[in-house]
Amino acid sequence: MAGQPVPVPVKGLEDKILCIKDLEEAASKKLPKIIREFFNDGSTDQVTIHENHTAYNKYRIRARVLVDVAKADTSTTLWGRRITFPLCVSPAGMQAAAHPDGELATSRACAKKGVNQGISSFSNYSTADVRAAGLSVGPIDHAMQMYTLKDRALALRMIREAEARGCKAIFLTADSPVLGVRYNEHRNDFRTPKGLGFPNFGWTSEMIRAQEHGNTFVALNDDGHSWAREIPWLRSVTGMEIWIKGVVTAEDTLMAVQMGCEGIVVSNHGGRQLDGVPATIDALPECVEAAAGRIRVHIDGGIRSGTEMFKALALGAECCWVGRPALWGLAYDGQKGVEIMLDTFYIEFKRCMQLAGCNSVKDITKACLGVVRPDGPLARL
Ligand SMILES: Cc1cc2nc3c(=O)[nH]c(=O)nc-3n(C[C@H](O)[C@H](O)[C@H](O)COP(=O)(O)O)c2cc1C
Ligand SMILES: O=C(O)C(=O)c1ccccc1
Repeated sequence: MAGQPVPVPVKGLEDKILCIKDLEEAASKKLPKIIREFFNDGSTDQVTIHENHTAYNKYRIRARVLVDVAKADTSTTLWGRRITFPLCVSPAGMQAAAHPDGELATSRACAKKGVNQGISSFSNYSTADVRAAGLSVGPIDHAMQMYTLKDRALALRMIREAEARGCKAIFLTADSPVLGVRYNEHRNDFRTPKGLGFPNFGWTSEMIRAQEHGNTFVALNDDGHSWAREIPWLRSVTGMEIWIKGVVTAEDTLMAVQMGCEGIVVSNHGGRQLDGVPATIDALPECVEAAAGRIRVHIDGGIRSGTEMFKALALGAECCWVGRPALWGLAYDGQKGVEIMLDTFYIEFKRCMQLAGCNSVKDITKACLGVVRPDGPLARL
């Protein structure tokens, strides 16, 4: 009836989870200290993890007004399929330490909300089980994350499994010849919790717990990796797309282009690898420029709101990924918690688009942003 107010469902009120910070706090309270610090901390002085988030603050949105945004469309295309909005869940290992359903719950939540997921090679459930969990809910695409393993036969088995289960891409994580220095892992003698294995490697909980976390990684990963060794080999064994995860420079973006990769994820591993590398939002512009539209450029690290997604897209990223927010969702309430996380980002992103006067993700361009200068007017990009 005309004039009748339409009840607007206010998401999260019942849970009091109104933003990702609320989710982080609620989840962190539920996690034992050792797991919480393993998930939440960065490496050494925490400079990069801090900047990953705070660097977004220097940008302001040059909102356009009186634009008809009644039909604003948040959707985009990834691997030939429409996704609800440009946010996917990064491959983070050991998700069953957050909730017993781990990566299965994440996959179901992503499928339900219409976004994609990266499967860590250090997931606690097999690639087959993670794929099946999501597909039981709805269409979902997966990237299989891999490190540069010493054991090539093992790497090949993981690739064959990813292909057989219908993964779309290999995300080769390139920022980790060795693990970053995370003091919490040493102070807490962090070990994978009892009962959790790494099925993609065929490693049981007992095998993993026999050593410190860092040593598990050293045992499997080859620090003798290189562009010349990894990419031609991957290309020779698989038809899946090859993406490089962990790029923060124009130089390495050009290497990815020259090597014929399909995409990069501008990432610093959520500030868990080399502390002191730039925030990903600060590294993004030079990577976008170097890619020059020849390969896809995605980003992760420190993205905690729909407005930050908007800023990353305006600076040229095609899609955003989040790591810890999914872990917090899981710790808070398993699949439902990850759904709350995705809903929160979705609502914020859509509202940001509408308030900025954008009707589609293609409308989100450099012209939408300005940068704050200490003294003086907003600078255009
Ligand atoms: C607990 C944890 C485990 C992770 N494990 C992996 C992994 O196995 N492989 C990988 O490529 N990246 C891993 N990452 C990095 C994520 O893929 C992603 O780059 C990062 O979390 C993004 O930053 P954000 O957490 O600030 O969103 C991990 C991150 C966290 C927090
Ligand atoms: O801790 C990490 O960042 C990471 O990449 C990892 C590696 C091995 C197992 C679990 C996570």
